[in-house]
Amino acid sequence: MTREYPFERMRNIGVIAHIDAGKTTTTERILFYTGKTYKMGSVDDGTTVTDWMDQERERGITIVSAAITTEWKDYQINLIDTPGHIDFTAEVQRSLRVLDGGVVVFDGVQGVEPQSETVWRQADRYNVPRICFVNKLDRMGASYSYSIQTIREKLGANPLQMQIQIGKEADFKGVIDLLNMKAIFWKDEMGSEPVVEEIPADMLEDAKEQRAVLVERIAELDDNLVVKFLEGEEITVPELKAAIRHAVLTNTATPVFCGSSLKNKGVQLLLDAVIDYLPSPAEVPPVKGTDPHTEKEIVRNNSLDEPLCALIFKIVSDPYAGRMAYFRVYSGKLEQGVMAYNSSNQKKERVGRLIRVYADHREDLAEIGAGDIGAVLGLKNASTGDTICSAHDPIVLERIAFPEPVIFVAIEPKTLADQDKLANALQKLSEEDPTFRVHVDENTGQTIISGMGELHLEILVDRMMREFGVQANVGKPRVSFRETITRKVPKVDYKYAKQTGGHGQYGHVVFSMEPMEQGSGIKFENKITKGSVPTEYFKAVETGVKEAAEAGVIAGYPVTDVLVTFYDGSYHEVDSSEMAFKMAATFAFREGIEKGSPTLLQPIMGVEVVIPDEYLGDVLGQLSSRKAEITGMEPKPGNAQAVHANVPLAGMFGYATDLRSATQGRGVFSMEFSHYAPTTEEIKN
Ligand SMILES: Nc1nc2c(ncn2[C@@H]2O[C@H](COP(=O)(O)OP(=O)(O)OP(=O)(O)O)[C@@H](O)[C@H]2O)c(=O)[nH]1
Repeated sequence: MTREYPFERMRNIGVIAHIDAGKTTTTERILFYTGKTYKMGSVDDGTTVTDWMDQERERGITIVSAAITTEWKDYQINLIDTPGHIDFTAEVQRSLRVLDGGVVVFDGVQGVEPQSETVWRQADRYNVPRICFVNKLDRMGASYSYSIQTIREKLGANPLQMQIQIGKEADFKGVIDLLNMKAIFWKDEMGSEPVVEEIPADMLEDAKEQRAVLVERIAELDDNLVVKFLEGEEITVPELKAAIRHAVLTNTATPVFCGSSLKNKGVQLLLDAVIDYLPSPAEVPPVKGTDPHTEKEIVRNNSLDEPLCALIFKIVSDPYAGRMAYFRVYSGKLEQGVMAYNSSNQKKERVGRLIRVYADHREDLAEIGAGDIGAVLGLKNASTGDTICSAHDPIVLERIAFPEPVIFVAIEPKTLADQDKLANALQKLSEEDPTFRVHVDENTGQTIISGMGELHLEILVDRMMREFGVQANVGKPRVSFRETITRKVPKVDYKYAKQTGGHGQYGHVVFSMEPMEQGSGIKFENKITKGSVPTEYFKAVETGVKEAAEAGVIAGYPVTDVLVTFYDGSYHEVDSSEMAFKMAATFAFREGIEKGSPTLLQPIMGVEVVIPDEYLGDVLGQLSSRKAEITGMEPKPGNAQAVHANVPLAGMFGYATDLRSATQGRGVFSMEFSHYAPTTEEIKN
């Protein structure tokens, strides 16, 4: 049954982590204990609730963030599941944008892993307050204290050790709660209630010492407490909790808890910590946006009395419900049936059904108010990142920035019927996922889809075939190169003049072109001397440049990082036209690129490979044959080594398989886009 919770009893949280740290299992346990799933899901059996897509079940990875509402001790928790695979960092980012707090899960054997660092940095960027959970303490080699050390050293965070683990590895039984000085045991692995007991005598001394350290570190976070501490006064548990809460909200310290989600240990205490330390929507700063008309900044408070402002953070094509847009309301309320204004595309649309998604059912609501998260059916034109607001008080929230795709494949429908299905599938999938792009190659007429990595495209193709029933031939994945110039061309002078009986065609432009910093794209500046070309042709010149930049002169890849300055030209009273100026600009641009010593740029990936020592030689050999530049190595627990390298993306194709066979499946790697670099390599793409 729906219940209205006041702001202070709401939490919008996400479980964020490196792949395989146990996000899905932890999420499942949270849903189990909060009473919304009746049967405990298991990743290994493929029966989890959040991983509802077939591919996710089969591959055991979480691709789509689903927002699920649940309750714990009279609090409403909106749980937003975030993916951990690097190919899907855009998903992580968009989730972080709408969360008020995060539970960061670490694998207790590995501690902080490379992608935990990536996710952590992203959470820093969005100022997401967080608490940590060191999972998998039942595993061989797992260590709560080692993991805390890596949180301090690798993430530069200020971790607070809140517990002591009781028993190690297979013998892990429970924890000591250092704030309350109690031992908490889980007597079985079946999800039973925790049992609170006195601290075992042989651990009492250690617990006292650790508590003293914890209290001192908490006191240091708060001016009043530090005085009390120095004067030797007792600091109460509520005072300590308040100080931790404040530290979490200001990101000055992070409490770290531990357990084993798989063995059902520690999760209830983690849920208590979510309530104790993570913010309610009322405690996060008001959202900022701009007035679409005046471009002035607008601040909206988290209040039902302010005008509506909501952000669409996810579009899902649900096989039953159709197009579902997940949104977060920042102010006011979204009501069923009203006309809402999408300030991002300036369209008005009727709000269809409003839905709250629970683990095992969905519920229709009449309205969803500030601070809350829900889904809406029936918004046909909305896409991820759009702002929904009141037409009388429009506001546009900052768009979610997504990285450029680095890899592409050609896809060809098998029959004419498949062609239509493919078009439909491509449209739906690109609406759901802004890092997935589609275009038609002008030269070959092929449909090209691009994305963030091999796995990303593989999963998309898989979905096209399964969910949309498309039969298609898929080419080999290829790297998305870019082209740029390496030196300045002070003058490119191009006159487009044709005499074809009757009216002629005349357009004349003079440009200078120069290389720009990486990531600048194509910049067009108009510094034309007054009168040499009339203003009515300016737009055509700019369009000509932008269109010409879509395909470079070396191999037809998009041109980037070039500044084009339009500073002279001439026109003809009768013969000039927009068309002629556009043509002149196109030819001038291409000539400029040719004169500017063009070069290809290839995506370089930052790669980390972790392997047992004995495979180091083989793995280094494999990397060097893939043209890797080794940037560092560091020892890892359990006689392992982490190798850091920069590797051209082209060299990383099929790496997962090679690594697996070289290390008998014991090596793991992760990679993320680092930068583009010039390449002289012939494209064997
Ligand atoms: N031993 C042990 N294994 C665990 C624990 N938690 C999760 N696992 C296992 O670790 C693997 C990965 O767990 P998931 O929950 O799928 O991890 P995830 O981080 O959600 O991974 P993705 O969904 O793929 O991003 C599965 O085989 C789990 O059974 C734990 O506490 N102890």
